[in-house]
Amino acid sequence: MSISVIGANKRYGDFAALDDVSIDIPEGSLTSLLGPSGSGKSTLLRAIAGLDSLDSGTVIISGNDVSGAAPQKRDIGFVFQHYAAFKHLTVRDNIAFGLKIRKRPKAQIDAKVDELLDIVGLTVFQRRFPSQLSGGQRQRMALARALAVDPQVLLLDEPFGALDAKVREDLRKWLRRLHEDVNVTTVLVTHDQQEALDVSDRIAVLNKGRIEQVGAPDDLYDRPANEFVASFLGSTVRLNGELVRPHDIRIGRNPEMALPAADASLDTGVIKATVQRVVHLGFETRVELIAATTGDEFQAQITRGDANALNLQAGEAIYARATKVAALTDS
Ligand SMILES: Nc1ncnc2c1ncn2[C@@H]1O[C@H](COP(=O)(O)OP(=O)(O)OP(=O)(O)O)[C@@H](O)[C@H]1O
Repeated sequence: MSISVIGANKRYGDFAALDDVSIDIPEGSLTSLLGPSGSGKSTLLRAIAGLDSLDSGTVIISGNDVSGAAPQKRDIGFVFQHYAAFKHLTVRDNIAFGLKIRKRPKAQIDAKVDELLDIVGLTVFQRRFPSQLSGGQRQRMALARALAVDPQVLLLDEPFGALDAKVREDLRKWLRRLHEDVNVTTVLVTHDQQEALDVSDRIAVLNKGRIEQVGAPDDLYDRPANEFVASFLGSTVRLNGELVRPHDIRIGRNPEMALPAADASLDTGVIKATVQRVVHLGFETRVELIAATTGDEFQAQITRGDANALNLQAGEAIYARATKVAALTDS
């Protein structure tokens, strides 16, 4: 079911947590609300859920104006970062909870819970209590519990926020597959650009209570509306005054470094720079540099293979050139 928020405003005293926010979230999409801490992501999600009221504005779910409706009337599933499971109930009973209070027939509840246990991969743990699960397993249980009542909309507020990087990455992939299987309109709040790029069909970038840009991940990455979006979705550096992604910088020991054929027409100029530090990050290597004429610090991201071939040393003088600049679509 689609969601539309129109002209949402929410103030806390003098502070505008949401400043005239409008967004359309298409049916069946997985849309991320991405932005720095305090940008209003949770406030927007909670307004969609009905957990917080708006000062003004409209929330429409599936064509119905639900602006004044209580959360339980909005047909949503909600998962928070710190999910409050019922500690005294087993995994199975936690997932069944919403169905039991809705007094569904036992056979129907059993069948639904079996299906969800399978989807979230917790069948073998169904008799355990929440305290006997890992953090990642507990969040999967939370998602199963939210999905049990077949919500029209699934709202996730940093659901993997408290987990370590590897588990987060696994759960992201898992969420993506889950979304393909279940296909419920999902809104995910995250401050992690990698997470948003990885799982979403669409990303809305928030900043200071406003939406800066909404679009497909590739659109936002390749055609950012402004410098904020460009920098928030991956790092950027300034080279000869242009905004450039570190992986679009070529470096070499001579100024005639060949440009790839596709970029032959692009001439952003070659600059001389000094290697400050070479940091190996697995597949990629970050080369920290200082521009010779301006003293500006910037960095290039190259493959480990290229880094090994170049064998750069700190203090060495090299040449750098941008092969692509970030085109800001609003300017
Ligand atoms: N109940 C409240 N009273 C006063 N200020 C609030 C309240 N709730 C939120 N705010 C403020 O509104 C702003 C937006 O908060 P919100 O939780 O939506 O941000 P966020 O983007 O989700 O950030 P985070 O990633 O840190 O959770 C913040 O500056 C916050 O301090």
